[in-house]
Amino acid sequence: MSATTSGSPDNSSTDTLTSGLSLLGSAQQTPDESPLTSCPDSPKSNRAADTYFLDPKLPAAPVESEPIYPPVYNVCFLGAGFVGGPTAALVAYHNPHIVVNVVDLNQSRVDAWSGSHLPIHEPGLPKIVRIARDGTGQATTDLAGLGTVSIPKRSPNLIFSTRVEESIAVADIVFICVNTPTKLYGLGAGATADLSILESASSTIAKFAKEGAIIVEKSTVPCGTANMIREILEFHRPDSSFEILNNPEFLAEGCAVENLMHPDRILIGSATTYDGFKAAEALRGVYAAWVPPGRILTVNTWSSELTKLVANAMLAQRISSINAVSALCEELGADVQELSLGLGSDSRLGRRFLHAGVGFGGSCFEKDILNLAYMAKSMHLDQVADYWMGVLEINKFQRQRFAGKVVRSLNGSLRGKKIAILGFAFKENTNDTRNSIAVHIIAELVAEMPLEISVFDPGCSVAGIEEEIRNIGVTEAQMARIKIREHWKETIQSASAVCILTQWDHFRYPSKMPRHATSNNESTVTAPKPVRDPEDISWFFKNKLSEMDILELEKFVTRDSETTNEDPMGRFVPEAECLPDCVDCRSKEVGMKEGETVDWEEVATMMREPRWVFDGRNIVDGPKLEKLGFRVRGVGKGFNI
Ligand SMILES: NC(=O)C1=CN([C@@H]2O[C@H](COP(=O)(O)OP(=O)(O)OC[C@H]3O[C@@H](n4cnc5c(N)ncnc54)[C@H](O)[C@@H]3O)[C@@H](O)[C@H]2O)C=CC1
Ligand SMILES: O=C(O)[C@H]1O[C@H](OP(=O)(O)OP(=O)(O)OC[C@H]2O[C@@H](n3ccc(=O)[nH]c3=O)[C@H](O)[C@@H]2O)[C@H](O)[C@@H](O)[C@@H]1O
Repeated sequence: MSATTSGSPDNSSTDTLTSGLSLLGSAQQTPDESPLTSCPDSPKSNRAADTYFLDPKLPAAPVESEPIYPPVYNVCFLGAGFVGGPTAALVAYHNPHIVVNVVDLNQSRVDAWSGSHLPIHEPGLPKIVRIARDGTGQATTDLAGLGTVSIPKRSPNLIFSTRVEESIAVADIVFICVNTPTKLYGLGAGATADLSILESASSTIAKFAKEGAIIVEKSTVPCGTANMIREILEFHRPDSSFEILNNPEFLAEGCAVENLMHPDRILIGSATTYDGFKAAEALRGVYAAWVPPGRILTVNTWSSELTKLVANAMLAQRISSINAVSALCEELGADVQELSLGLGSDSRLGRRFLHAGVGFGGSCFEKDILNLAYMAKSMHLDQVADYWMGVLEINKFQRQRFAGKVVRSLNGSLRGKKIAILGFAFKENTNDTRNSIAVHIIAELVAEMPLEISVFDPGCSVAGIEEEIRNIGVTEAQMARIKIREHWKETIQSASAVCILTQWDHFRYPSKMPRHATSNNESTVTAPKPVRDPEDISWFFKNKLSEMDILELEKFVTRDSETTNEDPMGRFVPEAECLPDCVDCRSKEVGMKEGETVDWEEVATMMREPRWVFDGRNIVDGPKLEKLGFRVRGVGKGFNI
């Protein structure tokens, strides 16, 4: 089967949806000029334009009856961060009839979302953002004699801006996605959540939200926060009524698009009143555009808030469990990866989150466990609090154990030695450096007065790494010993030891092509698991193709080729060229190239004896690497494994 496609990304073809494009302007419009409310693809608009080309040779697809949800035309995401940005993009992508405003106080973040280098590195996200934010041109595909499928233009419906108040004022649903970090001062310092940002956002919502708007807590919060928001709203607007829902986000960074596209579940917590249930239904309707109904669970608000905290605590607990076992393995001569295999094969335990390493990092696990433990303690449940705090204790123990092993293996002193750090992000496929394990290990190693600590990460910016290291409070003298590099070669040159701290595919041995390109352009957005007969293509000719259908169609037209083209149908609207001094373009030029991996044979020629490799993520094959002349230590591997 072959197929020819033709797109008109210049939007020049006639279509009744052009009204939308002229309203919202071109792909590169400045965010602050776009309208907050108009959405030409809304159900109110002329639906004749939705009639997709029907081939007379094929039978018409059956008309599906859809459940009716309370209507939603306009939503606002408050906070364009790691949660707000991708979640808003997915909502907009799957609901072309809903205008999605994403607002943030941080102008440079908004500018990045509106340009061609997104502020966060998530595989597959650029494609989703481009389609929803810029709209698409019309595209036609000839399915080799079987018929022609024509996809009309799509109007933009995802708008990033700093117009917080105006966007709240027109929203049917306001999603709160602001940060809820650990409080650093006063009562509960270092333990409870600092809700001041959320409180301030709630006051703004209270002042500007339209009557009857639904307010959704997406941020992770302590139990009872929905009540706090309710009280703020009642204080400012005693004569208005608003419903507060809790709808925690379960995405993991580095696979956010995949998680959002195919969520295990969507959890909606509401008041157990008629209005509460009705609000939950309205939110269910937004997700129902792409999430199977059985995966959308509704519970009460308290259960929902607590489920989120406990989910993170239990995931972290599994990591601490296997890490605690890894220490035993090293003493006993066992191999923790073999244990993970044996344990994970028990379906009651499951395979995931049994990967031993240097510990868990990231902005959430630690903060959410602290939060949970603080709540327990404030209810005088000290044993419960201590239980969860044990998870954090093991995490700290694990990274200190790792740093100690590095120093001891190098004869107890790092003086005059260069240590290379491969990986700074808290996990692979993200540029998020918050609370990375690497920063803690670097702080321990730099205290040993090494000649140099050289750091490289294929996904993080030099500035981002430096900021995070400074945040941990290293002295200026220590900072002078830390060099952040743009390529692995300069990082490793003349090093006595390499520490692998992030499980990027780029670092594996035997080498494995990076699963997701550093450029983030690779097509990684997957269509749903086929529920249809793959040979039956009649559904391509149904009246209206959803974006999920179009993904399936793209898969079909490229199934005989090796292409990684993100846009095989030619729907994309061209993006504006970057300015000549664009920092992101430069870092692509000097950093690792697409598909490049660390060449361990070359590394062997570049390092100083005795060429130590401390594999904090168990991603290199120790015995094989030792054949190249390295001395290798993994985590949870008894000597000589
Ligand atoms: N990062 C993650 O993978 C996940 C995070 N969460 C939770 O989601 C929440 C947000 O986390 P992230 O997105 O990582 O944080 P983030 O720091 O990346 O984004 C928060 C954004 O909110 C903006 N903001 C703050 N106050 C604002 C206001 N009044 N109006 C408009 N924008 C405002 C900030 O400028 C920032 O850009 C947190 O509660 C976190 O625990 C939940 C699941 C996953
Ligand atoms: O609330 C949040 O912020 C999110 O926290 C985690 O997601 P995230 O922290 O983005 O990434 P994970 O894949 O959970 O990894 C967290 C850390 O654990 C480490 N990890 C993970 C799995 C494992 O087996 N071993 C292990 O050491 C990772 O390297 C990373 O440092 C949860 O997985 C998400 O469900 C949740 O929404």
